[in-house]
Amino acid sequence: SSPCDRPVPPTAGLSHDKWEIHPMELMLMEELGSGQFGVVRRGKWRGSIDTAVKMMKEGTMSEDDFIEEAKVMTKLQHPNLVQLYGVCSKHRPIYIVTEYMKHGSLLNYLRRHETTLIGNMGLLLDMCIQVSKGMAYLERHNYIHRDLAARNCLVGSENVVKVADFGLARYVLDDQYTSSGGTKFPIKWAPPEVLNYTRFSSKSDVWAYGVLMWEVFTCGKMPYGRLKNTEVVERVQRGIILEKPKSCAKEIYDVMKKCWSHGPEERPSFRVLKEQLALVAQTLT
Ligand SMILES: CS(=O)(=O)c1ccc(C(=O)Nc2cccc(-c3cn4ccnc4c(Nc4ccc(C(=O)N5CCOCC5)cc4)n3)c2)cc1
Repeated sequence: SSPCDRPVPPTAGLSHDKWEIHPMELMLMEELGSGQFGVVRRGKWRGSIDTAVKMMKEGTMSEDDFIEEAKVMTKLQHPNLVQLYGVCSKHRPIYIVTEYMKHGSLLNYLRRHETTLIGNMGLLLDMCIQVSKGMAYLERHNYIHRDLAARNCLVGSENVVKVADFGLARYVLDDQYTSSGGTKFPIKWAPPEVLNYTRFSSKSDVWAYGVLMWEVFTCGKMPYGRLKNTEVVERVQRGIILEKPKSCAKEIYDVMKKCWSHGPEERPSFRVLKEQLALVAQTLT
């Protein structure tokens, strides 16, 4: 009998978890890059949707916990967040499928386009404002990023900038990355309370956001240059902060400095930051 005259059971489609993507619906394409977590490839989902597919090398993340969290992450939707479309978790390695951003990471984009970007304060400020919008959305949803930095933001067409990999750090198994004493821990983006007590909050994301602003206005320089992690920890605990980037207006550096207030409660929220930067943008451009 043809399907149309068979009654559709009410549970149709519900059993198949909507955050679960069927590998048959994914066509994998060129490699975009790789890291200790595995390989990232471009993909086409259901024939037409451009995606990035992170193929997580086994042993790099606590997969079951992540798959559980993926249900929540797929619900976080904002124009300045890289959308998680779903996961392929019925095979190993698991695939994390997100929207595709064609210009890659913000850090590489800044470094690749330094000559045209360095004098364009309006564009650099707009990139920072876009990130603050994505982060204000996460803050509103009590969602902490834990690894905000220019390397974890992505650039799409028309200079769209989106925050990626929010919350992913919780599932990384490599304790060189997760413990503040580890060689891969993002020390240069961490505030005193994270260095001393690993106390993450939206206000520790705000500190990291200040460092991201410094990365943007230096077009991708490494914060604190070649200083060793131990030297950076010592400076941060003594209240020594990053110097003002040359091509950065005083008003913009004033905002960065507020993000680097020693006490988390002295730092502005992303909601306030977003508004302050919009005001600075009006006066500067
Ligand atoms: C710290 S951790 O949790 O272990 C962790 C570590 C790494 C990652 C991660 O996703 N890394 C990672 C590595 C490579 C590519 C990605 C990556 C992730 N994406 C998500 C959405 N879009 C992308 C994308 N797009 C790219 C990347 C590169 C190019 C490119 O080849 N270009 C050259 C020509 O000019 C244009 C740009 C183009 C698009 N690249 C992500 C995520 C989490």
